[in-house]
Amino acid sequence: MRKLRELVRLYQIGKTLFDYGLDELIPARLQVWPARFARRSLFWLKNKHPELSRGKRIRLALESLGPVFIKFGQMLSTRRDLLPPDIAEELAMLQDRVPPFDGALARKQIEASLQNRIEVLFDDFDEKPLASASIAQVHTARLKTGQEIVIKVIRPGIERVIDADVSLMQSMANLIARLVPERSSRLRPVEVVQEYRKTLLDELNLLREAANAIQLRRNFEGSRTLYVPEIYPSYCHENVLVMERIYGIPVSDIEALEANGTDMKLLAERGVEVFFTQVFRDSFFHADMHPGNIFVSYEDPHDPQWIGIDCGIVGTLNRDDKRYLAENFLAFFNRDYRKVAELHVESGWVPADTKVEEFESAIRTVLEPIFEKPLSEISFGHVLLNLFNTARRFNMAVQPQLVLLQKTLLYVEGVGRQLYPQLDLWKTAKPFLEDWMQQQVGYKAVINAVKEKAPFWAEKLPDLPELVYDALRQAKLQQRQMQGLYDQYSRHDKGQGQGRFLLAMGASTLLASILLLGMEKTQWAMSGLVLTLVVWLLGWRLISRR
Ligand SMILES: Nc1ncnc2c1ncn2[C@@H]1O[C@H](COP(=O)(O)OP(=O)(O)OP(=O)(O)O)[C@@H](O)[C@H]1O
Repeated sequence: MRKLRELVRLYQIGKTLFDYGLDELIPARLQVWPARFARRSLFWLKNKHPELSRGKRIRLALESLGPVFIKFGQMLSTRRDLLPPDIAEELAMLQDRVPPFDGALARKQIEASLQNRIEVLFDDFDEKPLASASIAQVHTARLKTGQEIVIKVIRPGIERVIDADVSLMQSMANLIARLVPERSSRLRPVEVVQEYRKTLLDELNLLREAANAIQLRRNFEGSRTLYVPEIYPSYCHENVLVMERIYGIPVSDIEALEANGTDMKLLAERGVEVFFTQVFRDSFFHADMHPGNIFVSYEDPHDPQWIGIDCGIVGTLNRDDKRYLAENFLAFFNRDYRKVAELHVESGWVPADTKVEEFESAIRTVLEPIFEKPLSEISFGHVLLNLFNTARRFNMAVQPQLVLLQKTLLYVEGVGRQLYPQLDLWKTAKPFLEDWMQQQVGYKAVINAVKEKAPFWAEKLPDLPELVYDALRQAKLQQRQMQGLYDQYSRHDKGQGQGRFLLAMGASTLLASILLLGMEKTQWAMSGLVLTLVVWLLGWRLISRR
């Protein structure tokens, strides 16, 4: 039965791909004979939209294949290192439009997960969803304390759909990799689908999102720049997330922001500041900054505060990545392409045997025309993208955390410039980065390191004299023990030497006694044998003594 369902779905997928003529996009040299044969045998399926551009055809095909393919396209749209720009741009427009599921089903799902009736847990649960997406749906309610909340519920049965579609995708990726190895070595379909599977499974677990939101909220506790709604962990489950309801102006609603008297310049600058703070101070950044997830508080429009929701996808950077990234940014700013190239080698992002001169020149060729423009017109997300694409030619391994960061930076810039077109990203970011670098490598770094260790030393200091005394006593004791052992060893070694000498002497007297016997000097020979016996006995005693 399952096999039959899979076959039907496979046919549906194939039909959709042919209906949008996606088979025509495969270059002729890569159309291997089994694929050509399969295509010819499905002769009744034709391209029904030849008038549309290739990007549009891909987008429409994915949209009609459902949520798993839509999200896949959205993920691919960020992989501009793999796709031509026209296709990547079209994929970025993929909309996750799905009809809401029944509120009664949501209620059932919540009750099953939290093992209690909704009325016992919450008040005013609204069965009409506030928002609905492919994986989850959001409903409003109140806690028993009166606190307004939203409840995010995973779409019932979505796991099965995801599992089935991703398994088919995986089989297709394996097939492509086997049929066209040359092409697939660059596109790496198997790895791309695997990465996608992981992302989807992560999104299915709302406990993960809850943990991320709690961490982000803690990082910005008391901040004037970013507010993250409170999560109520005792009501959270893999399928259910309960958080404080927020009322904010959606960031895409420029008119409403202006009507509220928002200081747009400050708001845009604060967006950049929030991003750099997350990356460089906390190494933990919200990486799903699409406009549906960002709001601006109605309060204090002259001192505007961002509100962030949906922490399903976050990025993290390790200490080295952060440091190299900051140095890279500063090197860009000074147009020091040599430094950029060297940093890529030092960090291990490109292989150690990369020819720095050639790499520098390739970077210069790509970036110099961009830097001809005034700084306020430069997109640093694009600078990073171009840089990574150049570095890939020099065998830079894909660094998912950097791709995520670059994508987020593009969003931040896009939103920032929409709010305040003259936004000079650099003016905001540079002092921040310089200060951060100072803290990492300058005298401040030393002070910081001392500060970091101070509580440890403060705690240990009172015990220090005792510890020193103990250590010295131990050292002395050990020295004495060592001396004892050494003496024992010397005695033993000396005994061993004497023993070996006596054994050798015994061998000589034995030899002499045999010779004397041959010469018929029996008396002498017998004395020699007795001597041999005595000497060997003495030697054996010395050697076997410990
Ligand atoms: N705490 C909240 N307060 C008010 N509205 C919220 C809150 N959380 C979510 N929403 C509303 O629900 C919508 C969807 O929420 P969220 O982005 O978390 O869900 P999602 O399923 O991950 O959607 P997407 O895939 O589009 O990101 C938001 O755009 C917002 O309108």
